[in-house]
Amino acid sequence: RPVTIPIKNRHVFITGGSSGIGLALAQQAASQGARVSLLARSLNKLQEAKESIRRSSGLDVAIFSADVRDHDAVQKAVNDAGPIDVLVVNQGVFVPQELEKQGLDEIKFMIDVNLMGSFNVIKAALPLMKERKDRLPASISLISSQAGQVGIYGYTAYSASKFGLRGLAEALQQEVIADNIHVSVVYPPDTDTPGFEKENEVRPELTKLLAGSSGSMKADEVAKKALDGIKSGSFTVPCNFEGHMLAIATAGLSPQRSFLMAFIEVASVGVLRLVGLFFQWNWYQTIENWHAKKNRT
Ligand SMILES: NC(=O)C1=CN([C@@H]2O[C@H](COP(=O)(O)OP(=O)(O)OC[C@H]3O[C@@H](n4cnc5c(N)ncnc54)[C@H](OP(=O)(O)O)[C@@H]3O)[C@@H](O)[C@H]2O)C=CC1
Ligand SMILES: CCCCCCCCCCCCCCCC(=O)[C@@H](N)CO
Repeated sequence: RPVTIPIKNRHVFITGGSSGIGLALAQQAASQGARVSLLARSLNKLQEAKESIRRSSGLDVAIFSADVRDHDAVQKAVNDAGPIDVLVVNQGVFVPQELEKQGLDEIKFMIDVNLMGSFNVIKAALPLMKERKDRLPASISLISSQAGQVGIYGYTAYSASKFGLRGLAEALQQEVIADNIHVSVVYPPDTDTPGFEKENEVRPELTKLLAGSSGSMKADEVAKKALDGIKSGSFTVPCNFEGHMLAIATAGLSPQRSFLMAFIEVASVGVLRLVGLFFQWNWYQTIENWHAKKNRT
């Protein structure tokens, strides 16, 4: 059934809120009247984020410095921040590299921050969310990636960490629906953020080529799509046209509140599997051509 998650005068807690998509989300939520808290590691970046939100919207946000890999630090930050109505688990790290070349420490780093870190944040926030006084619908939202819907060259650990969020979200939604808590998973394409700039310096060419199939978006555009999806309680939140196709092609048994969308999914899943096969056919052609070119040089 459809639901609306109000954010005006409610507490929106965003991890990774000092940069990129998280910062854009914070700005938009604050300008829509939410009380915003940001959690990240670097206090400097948090203070800069706080200043930039104050400059752009004159609004004050709370900042909490903690590493999501440290459950106790996260628990302390969440307790200091107070009961949360809309939790946005956004933090993420991404170091693209072929598995053969990638160090196990880097693989563990991505799983620890993107997946285990998300468990730490949700575990810390859930008890107080269940006790919230206003009994209005609440939300736990995870920022995944289109690489969390389809594996992409160079993203073995990253995709694994983001695919894990989907299993977490589907199971969690069944566990918290009785508390009027609604789960959303947001799937952005490449997004113009400081993290992405850093990634582009080390990204394998094939990763760039294949991920490029879905184009790229600005952080503000992704944040708007994400916030709209979160407020409408959508379980799956695609961010662009390719993302809508991808969401239907990978719908599996994910929940669907909208009867219209359910109808569209049922009617189009067949042809979208065909489109997906064409994308894969094209991608493997690209991989083959890339190796052939490399062997010639
Ligand atoms: N940019 C892109 O192309 C895409 C990004 N995404 C996803 O969107 C999310 C945000 O990405 P983006 O905005 O690009 O990232 P940025 O690198 O720009 O920002 C990452 C944020 O997460 C925080 N963070 C990183 N590690 C930790 C940690 N261990 N504990 C607490 N906070 C942490 C950072 O602050 P600090 O370093 O100070 O801790 C920063 O605030 C990620 O989950 C990413 O996977 C999905 C698809 C595309
Ligand atoms: C059925 C039809 C299919 C439609 C087309 C599918 C195209 C998918 C391309 C995957 C793009 C992956 C982007 C990863 C962004 C990211 O997360 C990194 N920048 C690190 O954050």
